[in-house]
Amino acid sequence: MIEFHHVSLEYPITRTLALDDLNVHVRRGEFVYLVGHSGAGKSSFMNLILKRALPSRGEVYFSGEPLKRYRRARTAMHRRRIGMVFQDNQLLPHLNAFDNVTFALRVTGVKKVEWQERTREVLRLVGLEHKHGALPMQMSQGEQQRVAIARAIVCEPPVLLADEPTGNLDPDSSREVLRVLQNINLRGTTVIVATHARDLVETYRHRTLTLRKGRLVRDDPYGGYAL
Ligand SMILES: Nc1ncnc2c1ncn2[C@@H]1O[C@H](COP(=O)(O)OP(=O)(O)OP(=O)(O)O)[C@@H](O)[C@H]1O
Repeated sequence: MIEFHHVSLEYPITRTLALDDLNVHVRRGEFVYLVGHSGAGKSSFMNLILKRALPSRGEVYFSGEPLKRYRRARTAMHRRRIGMVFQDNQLLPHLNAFDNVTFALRVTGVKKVEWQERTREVLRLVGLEHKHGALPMQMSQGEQQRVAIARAIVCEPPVLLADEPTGNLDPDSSREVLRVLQNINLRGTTVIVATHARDLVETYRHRTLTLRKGRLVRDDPYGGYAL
């Protein structure tokens, strides 16, 4: 589904080599961790998938097609088809859980009954059906993060990228978020999680890519934190 072929990324102004000759193939339906110290290149990896950055060398393919061929409208469509979850959940503070999730759907032209039903379904999937009327400030950090995940998957993206999704969470909430991401993966979504959370990577084992100074130093199909 996503293929990096000899990909390097050098940021032009600072001339930082963020990624160095990366060769990776993430297949449809995989669950993959991306681990590495701060500055190893994890966010750069995500940015290349979203075509927020272009490789300085090499090629990124999505479903077999080079991303560089996408023109502007196609790039916008591509980004809409990729769900994103960040460390900071970025919920709208004045909207309740239900409305935070529907916000993205309402502008897509989907019929009202359908977006209501889809929103209920994804809130059920993240275990927060009962919190549909709560504002972000009335929920725990972990619950807010699960609403953010619901929002990211409500348009049924084939790929979900999560950048440090448990960075602000206690161990119990982190495990809950990981379980939710795994359930989403079991429904067929390809999931890529950038994380420092060693205990989670070691507990819930999945293929793990380890980056060090922009190079892929390990690709372990059975997981395990190698730093
Ligand atoms: N927009 C940018 N311009 C210049 N250099 C950048 C830019 N973004 C990142 N870098 C540099 O590229 C390298 C990789 O950064 P990146 O953010 O991809 O790492 P990371 O593994 O996600 O780090 P963290 O875990 O701290 O988020 C770092 O040396 C960083 O300083």
